[in-house]
Amino acid sequence: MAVYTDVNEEELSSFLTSYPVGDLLSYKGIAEGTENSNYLLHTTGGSFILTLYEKRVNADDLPFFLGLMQHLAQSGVECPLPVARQDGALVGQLAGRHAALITFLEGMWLRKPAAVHCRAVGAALANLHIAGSSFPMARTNSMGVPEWHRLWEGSREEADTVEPGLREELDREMSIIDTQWPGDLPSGIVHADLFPDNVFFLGDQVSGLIDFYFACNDAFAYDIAICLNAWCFEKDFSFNLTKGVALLAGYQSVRPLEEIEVEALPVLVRGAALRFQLSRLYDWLNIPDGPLVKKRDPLEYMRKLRAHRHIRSAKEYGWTPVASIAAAS
Ligand SMILES: Nc1ncnc2c1ncn2[C@@H]1O[C@H](COP(=O)(O)OP(=O)(O)O)[C@@H](O)[C@H]1O
Ligand SMILES: N[C@@H](CCOP(=O)(O)O)C(=O)O
Repeated sequence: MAVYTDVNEEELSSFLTSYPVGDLLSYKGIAEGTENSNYLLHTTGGSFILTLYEKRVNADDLPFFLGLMQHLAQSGVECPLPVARQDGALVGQLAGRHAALITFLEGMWLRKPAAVHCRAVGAALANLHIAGSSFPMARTNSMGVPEWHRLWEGSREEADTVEPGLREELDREMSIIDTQWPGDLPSGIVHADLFPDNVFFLGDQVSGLIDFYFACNDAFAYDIAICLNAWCFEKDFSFNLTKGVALLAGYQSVRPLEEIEVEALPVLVRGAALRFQLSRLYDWLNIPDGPLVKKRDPLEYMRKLRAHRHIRSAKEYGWTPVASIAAAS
């Protein structure tokens, strides 16, 4: 999705008078995205993205998200810069929503990323983790394990309408995660949603990362686990080891993994698949359809989750010690 909230030209033009961006020339809703309402704006001052924050974004978190983008951009991570209003504020009000303007990023996201892109995204993720270490604010992961339980409670009764047997299967997954989820891993700022649609490329180079609205403090290796799920599966739900090798080598070219992270990787990858399975299933069952609302496949991550059940070690995801990567190159 998404455009959940309509904005008319008059209220938008009036909203823009608080920003140093000139006059509105044109605007249109962006159907891509999931969480918020997004518009592409052209003004006499340039091109911008307008985001209206919807229900899953807590207004109290906006200083964290927008401050993080500013911090990362200033630390050399390519990402949009929030535009400050004339009074210095980064957040305004529009159509009954909190709203922000961010700079438009050139590039496009890849529908079919290859190993070379997986390597680039691995390195970009590690750079983000390192740049985030000097960000002074912190945020608990609102999509962490406790939230998985709430999403499951809100979907469980109807799960079998999506696929017979899903309820029992996900009950089992939830209890496995409850008993095996690791604590005390190296942690810091993570993106927590670095899917292909949140990474722009120009040629084979990453031109920017977007959509920091799940960013939080969590285990770095969990962020890698999200990327292994989102970047390294083929359409037939087979895990592409070449892409896994490339993503992990790209990451380790910037930040080598510690042994404790390597050991935890299989359960983290399985948990990451469960997290997206649960949020998609919840949305499928609970969010009304609309012309600019595109719900995501509620079973794609179930298929990935099933593939993870057969994997026992990080090596099966493509991890190799840094010394052997160096020797091979
Ligand atoms: N800074 C940006 N520059 C260019 N396009 C952007 C930018 N931010 C968002 N977009 C566009 O808007 C879409 C939705 O943005 P996203 O942040 O992923 O929304 P959501 O938070 O609702 O998932 C993206 O897929 C992209 O097409
Ligand atoms: N990436 C998540 C949903 C969040 O969508 P995004 O547009 O904010 O990346 C998923 O695929 O389920």
